Amino acid sequence: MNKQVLISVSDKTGIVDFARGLAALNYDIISTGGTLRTLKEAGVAVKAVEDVTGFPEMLDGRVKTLHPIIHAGLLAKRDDDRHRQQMLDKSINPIDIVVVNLYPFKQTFDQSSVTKAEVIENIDIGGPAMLRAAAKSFRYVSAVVDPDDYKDVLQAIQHDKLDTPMRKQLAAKVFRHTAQYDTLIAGYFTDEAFPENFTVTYEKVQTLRYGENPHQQAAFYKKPYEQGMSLASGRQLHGKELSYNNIQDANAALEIIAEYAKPAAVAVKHMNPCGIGVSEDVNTAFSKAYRADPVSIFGGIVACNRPIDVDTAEQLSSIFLEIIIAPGFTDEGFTILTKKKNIRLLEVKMDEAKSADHQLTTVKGGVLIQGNGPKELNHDDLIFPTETKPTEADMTDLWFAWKTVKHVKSNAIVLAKDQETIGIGAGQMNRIGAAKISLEQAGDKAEGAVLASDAFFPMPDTAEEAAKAGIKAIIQPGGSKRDQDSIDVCNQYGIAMVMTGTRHFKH
Ligand SMILES: NC(=O)c1ncn([C@@H]2O[C@H](COP(=O)(O)O)[C@@H](O)[C@H]2O)c1NC=O
Repeated sequence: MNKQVLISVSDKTGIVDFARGLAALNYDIISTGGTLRTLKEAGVAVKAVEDVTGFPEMLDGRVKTLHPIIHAGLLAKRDDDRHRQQMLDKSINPIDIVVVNLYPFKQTFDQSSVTKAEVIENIDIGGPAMLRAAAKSFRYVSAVVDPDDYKDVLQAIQHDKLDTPMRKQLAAKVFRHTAQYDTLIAGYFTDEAFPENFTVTYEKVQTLRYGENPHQQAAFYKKPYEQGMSLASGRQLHGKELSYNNIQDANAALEIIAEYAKPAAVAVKHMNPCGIGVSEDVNTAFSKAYRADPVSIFGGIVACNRPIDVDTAEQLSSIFLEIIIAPGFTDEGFTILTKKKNIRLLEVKMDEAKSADHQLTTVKGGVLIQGNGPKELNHDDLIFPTETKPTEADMTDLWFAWKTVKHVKSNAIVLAKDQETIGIGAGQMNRIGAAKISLEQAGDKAEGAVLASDAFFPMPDTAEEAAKAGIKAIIQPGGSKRDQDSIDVCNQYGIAMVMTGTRHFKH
């Protein structure tokens, strides 16, 4: 008796050639409605599932292959006498290969004009049941879920290499696939932020040469069907492969640049911004970001939220950068930058929408999960506790500094003037330390600048240092028991203070 293959696929890519190959290797093909038609039209000899089961497809395709004759054919242990006898008693033939890919649930769900009923109908039941049965029976049955495997499977059969280890690999792929499929369905059924168990699913983009350090292995994964403003959905146009650290830094640059609607440029080093500029055009924005810290930008990453024009490309090409990220490059700009062999150019669609992703941090034996963040603040959320109030121009810089300080590692202080960072104190174990670093970096430029702090002032010392340097306005969350001490200092020196009521720790 010939071996049997059951083929039931939604994505019909490559299926005709695969089926022809299997037929040529003397496999009898059984198939479901649409797949059967495709194969018949291509002249492949094929039998309908209902001719095997004696039971028609019913309920609009909700029941096609869910039948004991199919599932016994997949689940019987071929080396078990009792199983063999039961199969003989019921005249059931074993199925040797299952080729199934599932209803396109996520693709249907992502369509803009789709009804809830259509989404539900695209939850595949019979397909996963067959795949899982075949995968459980990997000692006897091959479960093929990925069209990319058709060629290898055919070759393996031809060379008598479709053995248990290979079937086990195919089975593992099946269980990963059905787990991902169910995770996406569960995500559709509830938007509960913290369910009783938290299942995530990602798809591999690439294996990386190494992780944060050369002795660490690493890979980059993306959300299935990712289309937002992210590295995963961006395109690398030029340069060497991204490293683990490149991806982390580039992602930090993207998170920051998403804050600004006007033309902006951000330079990032070790996941902290070292210079940010906002202006009327990208070229001036980059000049500001560069001037903010011409030392730290060396070997850094630059992201701009406007296409890179020729002038900006000239400026960028005069310094050593690892990566430039932008929504596009003009032809001339691209020509200039690609003269540098090693620079990586990434094209990423820019939008201001903040991602709703959870943030996951592994801890020993578990994971911490948090939502992505507070509401956008507006003027009505602010408190102005000092005698001096900020001017409109001060407010522009205060907002700029506030948006920036959110992305600096805590304890963080940012000084800004004319929408340009002039001093950034990052990752210090005490707030006054971060303030001193930022003020030292700003030097004389601190006179007339604004200061943002990611968390409240536990003491008046930061306000005192700011006053000494000539800072004219401060934005900070407020909420310290000793807020009044800092307010008193500001009143003494005519500094305007703004309280946001929102803290922005970033550890
Ligand atoms: N209900 C069933 O018994 C069943 N058996 C197989 N399917 C799916 O039907 C699809 C193929 O359908 P067709 O050959 O009619 O185009 C495959 O994605 C397969 O996973 C089923 N459909 C959904 O559950």
